[in-house]
Amino acid sequence: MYGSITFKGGFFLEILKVVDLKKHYGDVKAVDGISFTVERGTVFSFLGPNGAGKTTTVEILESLRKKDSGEIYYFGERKDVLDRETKRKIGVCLQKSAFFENLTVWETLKLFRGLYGTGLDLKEVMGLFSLENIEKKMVKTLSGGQLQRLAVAVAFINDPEIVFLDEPTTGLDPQARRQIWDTIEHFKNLGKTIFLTTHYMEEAERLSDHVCIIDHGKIIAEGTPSSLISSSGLKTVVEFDCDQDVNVRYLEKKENHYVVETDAPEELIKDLLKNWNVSNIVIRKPNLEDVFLKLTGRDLRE
Ligand SMILES: Nc1ncnc2c1ncn2[C@@H]1O[C@H](COP(=O)(O)OP(=O)(O)OP(=O)(O)O)[C@@H](O)[C@H]1O
Repeated sequence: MYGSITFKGGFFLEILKVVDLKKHYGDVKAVDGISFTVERGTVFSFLGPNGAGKTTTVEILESLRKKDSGEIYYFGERKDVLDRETKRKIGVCLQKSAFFENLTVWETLKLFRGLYGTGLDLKEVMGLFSLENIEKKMVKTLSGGQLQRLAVAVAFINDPEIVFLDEPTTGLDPQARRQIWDTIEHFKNLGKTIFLTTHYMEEAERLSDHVCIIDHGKIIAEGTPSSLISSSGLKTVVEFDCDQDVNVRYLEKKENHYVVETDAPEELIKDLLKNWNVSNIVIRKPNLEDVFLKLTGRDLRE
């Protein structure tokens, strides 16, 4: 047991605590000494570009990979490797799920629920994940969005305390993505804890209570989305297109598209219009993507 456990109504508030976790592959420091705490009833997100170390971390926490060093605590007890009892309290949706292709959606959920021997009501789960209309469809005939909804539903089927969702909406269309977001929010409102990894800034910003921005195996910033934005010092962001080499300090320039931070947007725009051939000017509030750009000089999607 560790020292600083907080109780509220008999529950551990700290569902998961990680101390100085490391995993190297040869010279690649995939996870390079990260520490964090996940609180009950929150959405905790790992936001970072491809190769940042998100999946490696999550798979260590799920006992699917071995760590090199560090400490892992679940529900206040050291659990570097998960035992059966702790596994029952955890739900997992991996980046790529493998199901039996010839089973139907209903049969698949029934199978997983049966493996646990307990869990959520199947009909309720069908409703929550909008699977009712496809319950008789075989897994091999499902679209990407339907398969992903099934994978997320399976992660919740044992009624776990904490659910790991590794990039659950990658490759989905906006409607399918929003459906998954709604379900995540539903479970959070029921007091469940969600550990989300994503490289979608909008997803992290909308869903998360706490975000860790991770890059090259290290946490480079963490906090609520709004505290990350306010502590970044970013005031206003102006985006525009211009084929010329504009003499301005930018957060990002991709082809002819500029992203610029400023605390004097009016003057900046006046200057742009007067001196440069700019178009498609957008003024907006800063977001987590801008914070990442400012911290690393790179794009989350790179
Ligand atoms: N089994 C492995 N063997 C060698 N290197 C690995 C292995 N798994 C991951 N890596 C490397 O470790 C680093 C972190 O990878 P990881 O998959 O954890 O990142 P990620 O943030 O989840 O990326 P993505 O968003 O693409 O899934 C990368 O440089 C990756 O190439």
